[in-house]
Amino acid sequence: MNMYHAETIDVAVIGGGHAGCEAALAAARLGMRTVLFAISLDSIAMMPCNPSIGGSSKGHLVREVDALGGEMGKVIDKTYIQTKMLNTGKGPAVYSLRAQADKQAYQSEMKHRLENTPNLKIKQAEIVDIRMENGRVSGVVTAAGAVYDCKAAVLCMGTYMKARCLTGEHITESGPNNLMPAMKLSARLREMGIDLFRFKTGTPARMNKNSLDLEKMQPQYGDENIVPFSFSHTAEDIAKPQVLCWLTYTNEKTHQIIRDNLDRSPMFGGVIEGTGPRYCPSIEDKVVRFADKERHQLFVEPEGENTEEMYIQGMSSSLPEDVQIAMYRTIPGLEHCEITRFAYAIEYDCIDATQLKLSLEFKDIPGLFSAGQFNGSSGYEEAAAQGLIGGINAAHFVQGKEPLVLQRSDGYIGVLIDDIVNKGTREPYRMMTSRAEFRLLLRQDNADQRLTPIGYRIGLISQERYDALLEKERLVAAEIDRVQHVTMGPSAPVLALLEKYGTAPIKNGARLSDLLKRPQLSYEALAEIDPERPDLPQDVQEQVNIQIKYAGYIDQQLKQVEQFKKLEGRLLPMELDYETIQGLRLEARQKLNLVRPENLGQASRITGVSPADISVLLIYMEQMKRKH
Ligand SMILES: Cc1cc2nc3c(=O)[nH]c(=O)nc-3n(C[C@H](O)[C@H](O)[C@H](O)COP(=O)(O)OP(=O)(O)OC[C@H]3O[C@@H](n4cnc5c(N)ncnc54)[C@H](O)[C@@H]3O)c2cc1C
Ligand SMILES: NC(=O)c1ccc[n+]([C@@H]2O[C@H](COP(=O)([O-])OP(=O)(O)OC[C@H]3O[C@@H](n4cnc5c(N)ncnc54)[C@H](O)[C@@H]3O)[C@@H](O)[C@H]2O)c1
Repeated sequence: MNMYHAETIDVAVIGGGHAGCEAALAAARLGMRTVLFAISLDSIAMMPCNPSIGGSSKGHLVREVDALGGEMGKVIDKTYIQTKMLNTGKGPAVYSLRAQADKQAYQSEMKHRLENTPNLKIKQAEIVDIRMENGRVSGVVTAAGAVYDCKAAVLCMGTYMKARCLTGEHITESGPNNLMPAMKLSARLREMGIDLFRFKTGTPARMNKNSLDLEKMQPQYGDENIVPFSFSHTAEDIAKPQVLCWLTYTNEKTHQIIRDNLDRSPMFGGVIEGTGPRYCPSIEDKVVRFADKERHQLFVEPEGENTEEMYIQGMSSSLPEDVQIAMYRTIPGLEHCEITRFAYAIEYDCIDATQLKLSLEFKDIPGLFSAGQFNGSSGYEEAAAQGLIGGINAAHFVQGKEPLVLQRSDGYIGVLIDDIVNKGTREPYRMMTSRAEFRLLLRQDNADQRLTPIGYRIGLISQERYDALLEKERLVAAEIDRVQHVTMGPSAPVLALLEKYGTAPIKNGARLSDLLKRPQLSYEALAEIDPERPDLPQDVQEQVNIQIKYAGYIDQQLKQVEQFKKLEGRLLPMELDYETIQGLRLEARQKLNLVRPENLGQASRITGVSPADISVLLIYMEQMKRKH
């Protein structure tokens, strides 16, 4: 192969999926000469599965990406076709925003933004080699022989590495959506000492809407009160008419067809080697694992405004085409469905993220970063979150700056990276609110207050946006102060309001803030007895309500965070050999040497390291401090 020198750049981003897009934008915006490579530019920001962004806990990730200066939230605000706040029957910690996307519009909007970003170029090319010089990354090479010298690279290859797609007995070497896979880079990564293994995932069929009987399904409406993903948008900025989704169910006939054909499913016939996601199982998995369930719900969702293709959420499969036709046609509304794209499973090479530091840099390969589904995660939002951090830290590496590491108490992004780096994952990792121990603080509504100051400090948030946040915080503080100082007497309108909301009358005066804490009342409900109330934006009112109502829980959790930070502040030297520390159990020594945690908090979360081992480490560190 003839090689030629194409260009000298700072950061190479390999992959144009949700991780690659955020990584490339962040690096370029931080002043790095950046090139994003994708085997096909048509894969940029592609959603190979669900045409939606957000959802439970994933909505938190999108808002955090936005708060730090990422792009996903802005792009979905522009291209959504239905939006909904999920879980509003529960507490605000688990409210999660979810938006149906116009898939193609999302891709072209993101691609257009990449094209117009200074310092950033996008190139259609397969990367087959990573060059090293003096023990650090020095370049990347395309299949056609173009050499790009670079100082750092971010791996964002998603599900394309040695990818195989399976529909029953029909198996093709292909990336998602019949795009070309990356067949060469895996071998080079192994040569560099990187361990790879196989994961799998799947997607349901798409069908032509004209062949569906929508009358037989229940319509699902979007919210009237729209909440944007991006903190830089207001509801008015993004308001538009919304499309309908539809709800239907599988039944015993569907399940019987699946059971009768399990031996033809590669997932069950042993043809697939990879491990699949436990939390988004295929329909075969659901029918086997939840055998007593009589039906499973399916959302029928449009793929966009300019297409009749519909996505059948909840019914991913790797069964053969003839079985798919029979099984989908048992479902009310789908009896005459015309499948445009059959369901398939895909398996691919990925890494165990314990090979990475919390900055997402490989522990033993300076300048090489890794983000997205290639790190063993699943989900567009998980990918975007890691991409953003990988891109920021690749830029910081080139600039000789400290890496940005978010802690578990800073956000779901911190939880996600800490989980995969410390514990690794034996199945595609999916974010869930239950994984965040400080979730009362890490709400989707306050992601800007938690992370925008960090985005501003590192240079991804403009002065204007930062000033707007400071103004919002000032208004919230002033209003909380006012509400705490307004006293209500037992006047007729006050008593009438309390009765209307089914809460006990007051005998003497009560502070407005105390009334607000009652479960039946809210800041909004108290408006009619609060004539002095200033006219405040919706997001300010929401903060006043939450911060007063849940003040007790929030204070308690802040104390837990203080404790947590003490352990996180105790740094462990990377070169420490745990074999030499007396008193550590064998398993702890092995795991600590493998993970090489950066601090005591991180050490305490490694599976196989017990509280007793942490005490041993604490004593050891005290002894070391006294010696020096
Ligand atoms: C069939 C299927 C079903 C899925 N189901 C869902 C779902 O329902 N919801 C969900 O959130 N997630 C789902 N996922 C996962 C989701 O697609 C990923 O989590 C997300 O897209 C990962 O983003 P990424 O940026 O890490 O990688 P990807 O989106 O996979 O992007 C990888 C990029 O890397 C490029 N690339 C790869 N190798 C090279 C190379 N050597 N040189 C140059 N470029 C290269 C590709 O061209 C592509 O641009 C599914 C994935 C698939 C394939
Ligand atoms: N391996 C993978 O990479 C892979 C594969 C499949 C799914 N996933 C992940 O799973 C997620 C999808 O999984 P999910 O099935 O839990 O769905 P989801 O998170 O999008 O939705 C969960 C809940 O949201 C509500 N909902 C969903 N769609 C709705 C609609 N159209 N209208 C009204 N309410 C709706 C319902 O209550 C539903 O049960 C994706 O976001 C993705 O991250 C990953």
